[in-house]
Amino acid sequence: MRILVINPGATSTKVAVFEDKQKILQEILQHSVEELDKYPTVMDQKEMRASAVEEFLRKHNLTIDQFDAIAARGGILPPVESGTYIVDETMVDYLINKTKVQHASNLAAVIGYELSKKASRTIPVYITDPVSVDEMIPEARLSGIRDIERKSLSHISNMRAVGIRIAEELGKKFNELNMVIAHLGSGISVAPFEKGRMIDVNNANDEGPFSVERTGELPVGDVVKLCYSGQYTKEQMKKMFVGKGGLVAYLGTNDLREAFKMAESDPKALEVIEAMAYQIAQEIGAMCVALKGKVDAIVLTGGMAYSERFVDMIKSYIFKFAPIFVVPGEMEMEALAYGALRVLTGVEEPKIWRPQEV
Ligand SMILES: Nc1ncnc2c1ncn2[C@@H]1O[C@H](COP(=O)(O)OP(=O)(O)O)[C@@H](O)[C@H]1O
Ligand SMILES: CCCC(=O)OP(=O)(O)O
Repeated sequence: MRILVINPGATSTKVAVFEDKQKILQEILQHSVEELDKYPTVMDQKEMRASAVEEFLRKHNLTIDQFDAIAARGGILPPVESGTYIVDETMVDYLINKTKVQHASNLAAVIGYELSKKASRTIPVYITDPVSVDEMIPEARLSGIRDIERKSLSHISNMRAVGIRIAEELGKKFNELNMVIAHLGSGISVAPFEKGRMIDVNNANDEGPFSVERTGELPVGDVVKLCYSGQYTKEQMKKMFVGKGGLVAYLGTNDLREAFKMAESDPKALEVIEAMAYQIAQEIGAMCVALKGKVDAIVLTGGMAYSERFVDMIKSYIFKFAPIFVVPGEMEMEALAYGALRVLTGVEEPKIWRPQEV
C-alpha cells in the first residue's frame, strides 16, 4: 500500500510517502514568513501549499494515481473522539467555512481532498487523531467562568504514537499504563494518559508553559489591561500570544539552539531557557496530579527534546515522579500513515464525522 502523508505546520508543510509501514520519502517544504504574510487567513494559503505538494510529487516522478490513500493531519473540528476519520465534503466544508480556530492543520484534509479529486480513480483521504481530540474528564473542563470552557487542542497524534512506542518498549500495551507525555515543539502540549485515554491537556495555543513562540498561560488581569490599553489591535494581541511569545518575546528567536548560543555570552538568555524548562516541569507535575500520582512513565518528545541540556533542566525537577523516557523529534507522519493503513488493511473501521447540529 502506498500512502501520501500531508502535514501542514505554521511555517512548513511536511510531506512523506510510505510503502506500508516504511517511510520511503520525506521532505519539509518551507514557506517563508514573507510568503505567508501575503495571505490574510490560513485557508488563503491553500493553493500555494497545494502547489508545493504537487511540485514535490512531480520532482519525485510520482502522480496521485499511484497512491492507495492520502493521510492528512486532522484540523480543528469540534471536539471529537480519537481515531481515523474519512475526509468528505461535509468535513472539508466545515474546515473551510465554519471552523472556529484558524490553524495550519485545517489545510491538511482540504488539500488532500482536492488532490484526490485530480486522480483518475477514487483515492480515499483520512485524518487520524485530529488536534481537537477531546477525551477530557468533566472536572478538567471548567475554566472558572461560565462563558469559557477549556478546549482540548493538542499534539495528540504525536503523543499517542510516542506513548504506544514506549509502552511497546516496556512490554505493555498503551492502554495498560498511565503516562504523562510532553510534546515540546513550537507549541507545547502536556497530557496525562490514563490507560490510553487523554484525560486532560493544556490547550497548546492558550495554556500551559511558554514555548519558543507562544506565551502559554498568562496573568489574566494584566492581559485584560493590555487588551483595553488601546495600544494593540486584536490581531496584534493574538500574534503576541502565538507566534511572538515565549523565547521570541525575550530573545528574538524561536530556535532553542540559537538561544543556547546566546546564553554563552548572555546570562539573561540562560535565565529565559531555564524559566521555560521550569514551567514545563511544573505542567508535568500538574498532570502527574491528574493521574493521582500513579504514573508509569513520563515521556518527553518534540524538537526541543533533542537538546540533552534542556532535557536535563526539566529532569532536575521531575526525576522523582516516575521513570523518564525521551523520544526526540516527532512520529506524527508515522501516526498519520499508520492510521490510514489500519483502515486500508481492515484492522480498524474508519469513522465518519458529522457536525452535531446535522
Ligand atoms: N537538535 C536540536 N537541539 C535543540 N533544539 C532543537 C533541535 N532540533 C529542533 N530543536 C528545537 O525544537 C523547536 C521546534 O520543535 P519542532 O518539534 O520541530 O516544532 P514544530 O514541528 O512544532 O515546528 C525549535 O525551537 C528548535 O530550535
Ligand atoms: C492547536 C494545537 C496543536 C498545535 O499547537 O500544533 P502546532 O504546534 O503545529 O501549531
